[in-house]
Amino acid sequence: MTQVLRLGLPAGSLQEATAELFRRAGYKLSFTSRSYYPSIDDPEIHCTLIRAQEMARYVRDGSLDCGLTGYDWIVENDAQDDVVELAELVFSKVSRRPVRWVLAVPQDSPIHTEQDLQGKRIATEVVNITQRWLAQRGITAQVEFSWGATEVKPPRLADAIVEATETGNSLRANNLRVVAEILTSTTRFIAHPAAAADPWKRQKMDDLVLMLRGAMAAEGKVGLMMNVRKVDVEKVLQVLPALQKPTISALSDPEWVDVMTIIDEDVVRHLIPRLKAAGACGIVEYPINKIIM
Ligand SMILES: Nc1ncnc2c1ncn2[C@@H]1O[C@H](COP(=O)(O)OP(=O)(O)OP(=O)(O)O)[C@@H](O)[C@H]1O
Ligand SMILES: O=P(O)(O)OC[C@H]1O[C@H](OP(=O)(O)OP(=O)(O)O)[C@H](O)[C@@H]1O
Ligand SMILES: [Mg+2]
Repeated sequence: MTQVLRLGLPAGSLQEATAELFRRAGYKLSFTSRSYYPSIDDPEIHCTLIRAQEMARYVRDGSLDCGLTGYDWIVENDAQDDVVELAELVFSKVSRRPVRWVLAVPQDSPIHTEQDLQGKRIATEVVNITQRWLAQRGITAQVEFSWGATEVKPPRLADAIVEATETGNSLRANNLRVVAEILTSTTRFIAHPAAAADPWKRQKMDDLVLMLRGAMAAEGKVGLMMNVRKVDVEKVLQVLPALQKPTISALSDPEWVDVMTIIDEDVVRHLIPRLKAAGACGIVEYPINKIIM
């Protein structure tokens, strides 16, 4: 009997970025409209699209072996102790930065400090996180669940909001000012404890995580290779960024070597002219798909 790993993929803000990451990790993932079962070119993985808010719940009860979701929703569902976190993957909807949940108010609001929230109305999708945060500070306020589009609520429908921000565009567009940061969140790969303890499922998940991490590590990196006369090797190595350990291989001509290294793509245009001036020739820049440490 073929074994199957039941994997939950996050619908919503993380969906596109997750799909793109899987593709770069070497998995062909495709969504068909209205279907919540994306197809993947691995018969041993069965994917289900689930809202990020509910992922921890279905991984916790074992309906899914594993899934990707935000740390925020793991905390909001109080599931930290019931699921096994196999990886932190730092990506959000549009960037490679964490999401910040902030408490925000209109620019001209009288609320300036945490204590000013006493007795106020706060709208948010993360009611539990907000209530816990207020309780830790001894503040009593009315926390109301918001179904979304939370930024429009102040000042008429709420005094303050607790909302996710990534680029800050939504806060700016709605003239909101940040009073406090409540939580930072990144994407996590979580598993049900029984799945994490099952040797076949664990291996399958570890392999998946390895490839996802490898694809993320390669982002923004390129490979460089070049021919260098032995007498120029020291000069060329001095141009390459510190912390790099370039590979130096022999060529058929004993006076020359081949130097290979991986560098940040954004320094390439600065480095290549200097490498050439230091004596490198036949310089080739190539894309990198994965880096496995
Ligand atoms: N720019 C972002 N905005 C909101 N959530 C983000 C963003 N980037 C990453 N996330 C993460 O995505 C998850 C929220 O996705 P989810 O599908 O639950 O809601 P949503 O994106 O708000 O859906 P909807 O499209 O219905 O508003 C959270 O874990 C959050 O941390
Ligand atoms: O700081 P930014 O880059 O602007 O991103 C944050 C915004 O993106 C999300 O909204 P979403 O698209 O999920 O819409 P929603 O309000 O319906 O949840 C989130 O809820 C914020 O509103
Ligand atoms: Mg949203």
